[in-house]
Amino acid sequence: MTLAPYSAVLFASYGGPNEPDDVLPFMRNATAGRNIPDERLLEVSEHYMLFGGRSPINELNAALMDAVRAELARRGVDVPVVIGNRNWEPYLGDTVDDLVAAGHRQVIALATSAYRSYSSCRQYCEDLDGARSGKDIAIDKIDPFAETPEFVAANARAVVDGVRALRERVQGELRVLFVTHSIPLTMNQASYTGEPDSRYDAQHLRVAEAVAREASEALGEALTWELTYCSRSGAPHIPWLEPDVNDRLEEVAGEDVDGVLAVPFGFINDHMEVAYDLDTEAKATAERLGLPYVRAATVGTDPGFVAMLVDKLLHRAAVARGEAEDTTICQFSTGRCCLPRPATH
Ligand SMILES: CC1=C(CCC(=O)O)c2cc3nc(cc4[nH]c(cc5[nH]c(cc1n2)c(C)c5CCC(=O)O)c(CCC(=O)O)c4C)C(CCC(=O)O)=C3C
Ligand SMILES: [Fe+2]
Repeated sequence: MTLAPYSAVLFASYGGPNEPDDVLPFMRNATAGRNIPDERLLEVSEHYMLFGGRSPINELNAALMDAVRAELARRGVDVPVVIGNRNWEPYLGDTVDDLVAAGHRQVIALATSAYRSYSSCRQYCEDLDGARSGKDIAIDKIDPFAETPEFVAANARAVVDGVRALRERVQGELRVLFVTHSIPLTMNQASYTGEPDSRYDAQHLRVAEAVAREASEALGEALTWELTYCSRSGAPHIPWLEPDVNDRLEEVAGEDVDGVLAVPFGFINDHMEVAYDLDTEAKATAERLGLPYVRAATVGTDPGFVAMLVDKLLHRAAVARGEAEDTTICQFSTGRCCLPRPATH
C-alpha cells in the first residue's frame, strides 16, 4: 500500500487546555468573534477547572494518532502522523510550518469531527486553508465519516455493552438517548448543501437509526431511542438544536422509563463535552431523578473505526493518483465544500 502522493497525515482538531493557566486563553480563542456571552465563557472555564484545568482531548487525539500510525504501518505505510489545532497548541499554522520545513509538499488531512456542519467540517477546511496560505504545500482533507458502516458498527458495539451494563441494574423499560453537540438552527440549516436530508440533525437521525437497529439485532431486544443535544452555547435568544439531554431526562423520568443509556455518538472520543455534560451534569440529573443511568463508550480507538479512517486516507491517495473515483464532497481547494458560517446575531 502507498499513501503517495501524500507524504504525511495531518490531524486537524479543536485543541484544549493542558493546565489551569491555559484555560482562559483557550476559551478566548474558542469564543473569539462568536457572540458568546462572557457568562458562558466563565461557566465552561469552570468545567475545565473541575478537571484540573486539563482537557482530555489532547491525549485522546494522541492515542488515536498512535492507532492510525499502527494501522498504516500494518499496511506497509510509514509516514509521519502529526496534529494541528484550531484553538490551542500546537496550532495548525505552526504544524504546517514544521511540515514544510521537513520537506513535505502534499499531505492529507483528517478532521477529528465525524459529522458535516460549519463548525465540524467547513471551518476545518478554512483553518487548513489559512494554515497553508503563502506556503509551498498542498493539503487535501477527507470527508466527515459518520455515515459509514464502520462508524455505525463501532457505536452499535458501544450501545450493546452499555445496554448489558444497564440490564444488570434494570429489568423494565430502557430509553436510549443519543447525544450530540448542539449547534444554532441557522447552522443546522446550512450544514453541507442546505438540502433537507443533508442537515446536521438529519445526518444524526440516520446514524442513530442504523446504530439502534444494529444494536437491537445483536441484543435481541428492540431499543427505543431518540436524539438529544448537549453543550448549547451562544446568546440565549438564538435558537439552537433541542431537546437538551438534561431536559429529556426530566421528561422521561415521568414516562414510565426505568433506565437510560446516554450514547455520545456525536463525539469520537471522551472530550470535555462527554466528561462534563454527560458524565458529570447529566449523570447528576439522572441521580436526582432516581433514574438508573449508563453512558456508552465513544468509538475512541475501536479497531474497525481506525481501519475505516485508514481506508479513507488510502482511498483519497488513490484518487490523487488518478486510480480511484473521487467521491469526496468537501474539497476546499476546488471551491466545493459545505456552506460557510451563517450569521448568528
Ligand atoms: C459541532 C461541534 C463540534 C463537533 C463535535 C466534535 O468534534 O466532537 C464541536 C467540538 C468541540 N467543541 C469544543 C469546545 C468548545 N466548543 C465551543 C463552542 C461551540 N461549539 C460548537 C459546535 C461544535 N463543537 C458551536 C456551534 C459553538 C459556538 C461557537 C462557534 O460557533 O464556534 C466552545 C466555547 C464555549 C461554549 O460555548 O461552549 C468550546 C470551549 C471541543 C473541545 C472539547 C475538549 O476540550 O475536550 C470540541 C472537540
Ligand atoms: Fe464546540
